[in-house]
Amino acid sequence: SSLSGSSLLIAATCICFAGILCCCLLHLRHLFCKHKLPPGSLGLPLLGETLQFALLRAPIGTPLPFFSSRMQRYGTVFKTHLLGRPTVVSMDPELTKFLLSNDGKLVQGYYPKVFSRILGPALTLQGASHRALRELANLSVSSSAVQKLHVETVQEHFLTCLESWRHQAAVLDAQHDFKEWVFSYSIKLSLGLAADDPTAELLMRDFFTLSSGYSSVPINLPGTQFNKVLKARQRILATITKLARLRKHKGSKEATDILDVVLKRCDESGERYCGLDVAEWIFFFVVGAFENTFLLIVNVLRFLSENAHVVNQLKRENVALRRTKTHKEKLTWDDYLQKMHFTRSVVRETLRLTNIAPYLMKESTEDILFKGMVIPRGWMVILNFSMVHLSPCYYPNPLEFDPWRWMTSESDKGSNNPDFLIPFGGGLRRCPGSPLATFEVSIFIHYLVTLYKWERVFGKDVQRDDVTCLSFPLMRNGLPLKLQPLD
Ligand code: HEM
Repeated sequence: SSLSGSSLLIAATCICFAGILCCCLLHLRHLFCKHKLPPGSLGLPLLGETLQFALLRAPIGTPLPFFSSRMQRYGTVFKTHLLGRPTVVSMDPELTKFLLSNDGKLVQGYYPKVFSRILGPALTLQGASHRALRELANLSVSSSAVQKLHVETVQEHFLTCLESWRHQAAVLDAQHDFKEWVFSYSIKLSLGLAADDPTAELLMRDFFTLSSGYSSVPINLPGTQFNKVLKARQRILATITKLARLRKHKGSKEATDILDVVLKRCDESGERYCGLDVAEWIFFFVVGAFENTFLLIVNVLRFLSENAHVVNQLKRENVALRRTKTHKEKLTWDDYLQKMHFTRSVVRETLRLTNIAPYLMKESTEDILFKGMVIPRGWMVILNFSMVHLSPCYYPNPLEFDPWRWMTSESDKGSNNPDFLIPFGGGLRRCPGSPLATFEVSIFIHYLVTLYKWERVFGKDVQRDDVTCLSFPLMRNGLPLKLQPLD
């Protein structure tokens, strides 16, 4: 046992030594260069500062301490070492926008192994296949596609969902319901399945298993969380492949969902488009359309439940709009653009404060120079939007939920400049689904405030809905609401 003890000691010393050597080499390359690495610390050998990144918590809608403490110490650009990689973090809007607009030239997407194993090949598309992704998105979720395909169906969907609350218990968990509602719309727009279709229910179960696994340890052994997630992914792909074969067999004249759009572009085998299986394309769109929109709706309601004056203003806008319609008449695209300014400002303000995607991970493909500093080629680059969104330099009283800050006209941007609001990323990979997401959530708000009065129910314990750099902005104990229909 003393032999194995000393071998362990030797191994640990070697690992430490290798780590220290790596750190020295990382620095040495830039010691003689006139541009210096950004300030900051690479932390412990090998581990870097990953533990602080993964564990430091803060309530939703406040700056994450990992970033805010380093911003105070080093400024808006700093170096660190995360998830096994030397890293530069940018909280500087100028640098972040510059790098986003040079995606594919100076930086490229970087995803931890867990993400790429779960989300599959569509996550890292380049060149022609990435252009194909953008084209599919353009046909199915862009602003013109929303006008053509989603104006009526989104309203029918959320009306049916909200009507179902009339027959519910006095107190219900809205977070749970929203997840199912947003998922069922994304499965409808991708695969044309109705919410009560048994296949949609099977897919929902597997997609929910998947979404609980993004922070799992990537060890694929029987019984591990990661193993369950990968199995769910395989079942989902098999189900979508089966649905695609059935659809091909039936044929369809006009494209009404993303499956039709993809099938029309498939190669002769009929199973692949631009190098990817039909199922992988659809899978990626369901995830994109569902996860983030769900988080947005939950957080809209969380903020509304704490800000009665905002709900009152929403009521004024939406009840007035409803009065211009006959019973059950749907809103039009023009109503959305011209008569729902405040509602859209509530969505925008929630996107600013909640930071659903607080940062993006990229990898530098060249040495990048910025204000006398260098981001070396091959480093991970974290583009942090949340620190910009929550900074008093760009937003007065940044921690206040204040949708009125967006009510100024475009020519009078004032100090709440929308140019600094980048919740959907930017450049080549800017989220193509943003028109659909903002439309869905605005429509949901319209029907919610015209149909119900509600109150959030707090349990006995004081709830703190904290998040870390690696977790989603969700309520730990759900979002219990006491409802009262308005008519
Ligand atoms: C609140 C809702 C949403 C947020 C905050 C959001 C955020 C983002 C962000 C930040 C990116 C950029 C990723 C990068 O640069 O690597 C992205 C990409 C993407 N999003 Fe969204 N998203 C939302 C809703 C949607 C919806 C409804 C869809 C519909 C299908 C969608 C589909 C996609 C796709 C396909 C990409 C990949 C784009 C590419 O690689 O070119 N997203 N999203």
